[in-house]
Amino acid sequence: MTAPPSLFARGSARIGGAAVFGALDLHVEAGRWTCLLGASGVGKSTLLRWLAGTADAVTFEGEAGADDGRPLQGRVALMAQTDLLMPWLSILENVLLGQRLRGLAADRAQARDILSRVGLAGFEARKPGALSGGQRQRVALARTLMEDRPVVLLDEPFSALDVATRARMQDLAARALHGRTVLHVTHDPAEAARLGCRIMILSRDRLDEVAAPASPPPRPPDGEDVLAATGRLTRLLLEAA
Ligand SMILES: Nc1ncnc2c1ncn2[C@@H]1O[C@H](COP(=O)(O)OP(=O)(O)OP(=O)(O)O)[C@@H](O)[C@H]1O
Repeated sequence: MTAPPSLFARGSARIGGAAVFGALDLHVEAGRWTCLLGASGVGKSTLLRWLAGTADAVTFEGEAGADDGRPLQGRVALMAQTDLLMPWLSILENVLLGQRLRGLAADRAQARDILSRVGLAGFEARKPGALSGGQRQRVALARTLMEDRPVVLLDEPFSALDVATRARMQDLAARALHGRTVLHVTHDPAEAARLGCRIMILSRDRLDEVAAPASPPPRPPDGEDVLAATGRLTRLLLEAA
């Protein structure tokens, strides 16, 4: 894996003439996990899509990319809010899709291993339509991990999971993506408190950084610092609403 770069996004976004966000100035540290919270509709997914280069319908004024000056294309994996699984492919083939599209040899053993780590051993031959929402989300996570990119953008990656599975997947992702540049959109203050080295809140006219717990992620969900940060974030989100 090449060295993970830091990221920046400076500017504003409009969709069909309506402002999404204005005068944003975001810096994402290299090799660390940054969580981004904020009210529904404030533009978090739009921001991820700007960085990933996949926001067709959006007009951006400004610049977004990597601070090392090289294009992000080919170095970034985006796990979108919808799972984007191909319904006609098996789960295993969905996880291998990125390698196939790039003309690489499909590493079936690695795909099976990742599927087993997300708790889906035995599901490889099924089609996405035969899975629950939470299972589909874990396939999308497996596909994202399989991409093995230095920059990873996660859009509410654990939102469909039950509490225990969510905690396990948070631990798995934190370990698998350790040392990469991660920007993770979430609505869950407890999740940000467990995982974020840095935590930010996006609102209509500003981006605020909130102190993250000092202990290394993934932090225990009942750690004192995690509980205090969860409370602090919840209060700030209530005040921002
Ligand atoms: N294709 C589109 N056409 C028109 N408006 C859009 C389109 N996509 C997004 N928007 C609008 O852009 C704004 C930002 O959307 P975005 O999905 O980035 O928000 P978000 O903060 O990620 O929200 P959520 O937390 O609900 O996922 C919203 O007001 C949304 O209605």
